Amino acid sequence: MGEALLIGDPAPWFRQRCTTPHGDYTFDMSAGRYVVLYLYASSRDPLTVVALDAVRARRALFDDRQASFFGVSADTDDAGVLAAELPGIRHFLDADGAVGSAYGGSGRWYLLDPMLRVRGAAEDGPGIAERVLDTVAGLPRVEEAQGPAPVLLLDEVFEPEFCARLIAYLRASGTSASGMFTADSQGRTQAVLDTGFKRRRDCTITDAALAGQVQARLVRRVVPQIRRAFAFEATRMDRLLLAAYAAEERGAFGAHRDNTVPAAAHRRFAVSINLNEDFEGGELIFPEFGRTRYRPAAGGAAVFSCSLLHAVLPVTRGVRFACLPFVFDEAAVRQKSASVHPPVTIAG
Ligand SMILES: O=C(O)CCC(=O)C(=O)O
Ligand SMILES: [Fe+2]
Repeated sequence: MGEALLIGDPAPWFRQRCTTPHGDYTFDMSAGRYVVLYLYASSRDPLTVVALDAVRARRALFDDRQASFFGVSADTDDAGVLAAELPGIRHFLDADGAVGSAYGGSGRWYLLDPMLRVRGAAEDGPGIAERVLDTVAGLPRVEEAQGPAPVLLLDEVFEPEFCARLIAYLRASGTSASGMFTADSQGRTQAVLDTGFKRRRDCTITDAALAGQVQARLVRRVVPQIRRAFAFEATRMDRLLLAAYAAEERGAFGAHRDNTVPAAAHRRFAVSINLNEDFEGGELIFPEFGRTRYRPAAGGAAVFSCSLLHAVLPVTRGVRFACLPFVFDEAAVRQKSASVHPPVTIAG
């Protein structure tokens, strides 16, 4: 059994069976809100029966925006008994003990902050559930939490005429609905369409001359600033993509990380370059660091680590056009598995 976590420690990430419609849950997706994790031996233990009733009695605390509750059951018999109560209340079925051993065993409560760091920890006992719930009720709103996110903002990466050319290229080439990478049950990467999560139309830049012009601007204007801000030498890029988020479909992209499936694990920094300004909504947010909205001016970039949770808010007027490459380095190339976008050398 691993040791209990202390305040300030990062909570371990895992994927485990869960009472979700999907049947499992990738825990790092719960970031961006407060999380209560309650590890128990069995949902039928008298103390746990009382604790879970107390959670249900105050279920309004757990709306999946401000906070979520996750039980972790060590009892294999709980599989048929427990159900998710959405939003906000879920249970992991920890038959193999993977979660328990990472968190120091059953009979323990943790309160995690939106970065999934331990903010509070307690051994289970009479009255502890109420104490945890009172603490959750008194937490600051996630909107006020933390920040600023470690995002590098650069204006003037693309000139206005170049932005216009890219938008014209997208319009002339046409777009297709943008899918997402997920992992199947064997951990293989697959692309799926899920309009509840991502509503965007994409166009890959296949014109070699135009691709070269995008690259040249990244080399001159983005690579040196990544070196300065993040001490990282970007030598490669992939996904020369132009994207359109349209108000007519409430174009948006739910909270995700960019490097969590094998085909994308080599990606190090996302470069999000806005091509226009005549739209509303469509801002980037980084939920682990509060809800500050990031919106580069036309031609400006937001550069951020592919490990950060981020989302694009719905576009409510007009269309947001963006150019969305990823950059990485030679070490990442060596780790690279089958990416759908061949890498391009951008420096050296
Ligand atoms: O639209 C953006 O700025 C970000 C897009 C994004 O997160 C992605 O394509 O992975
Ligand atoms: Fe992303």
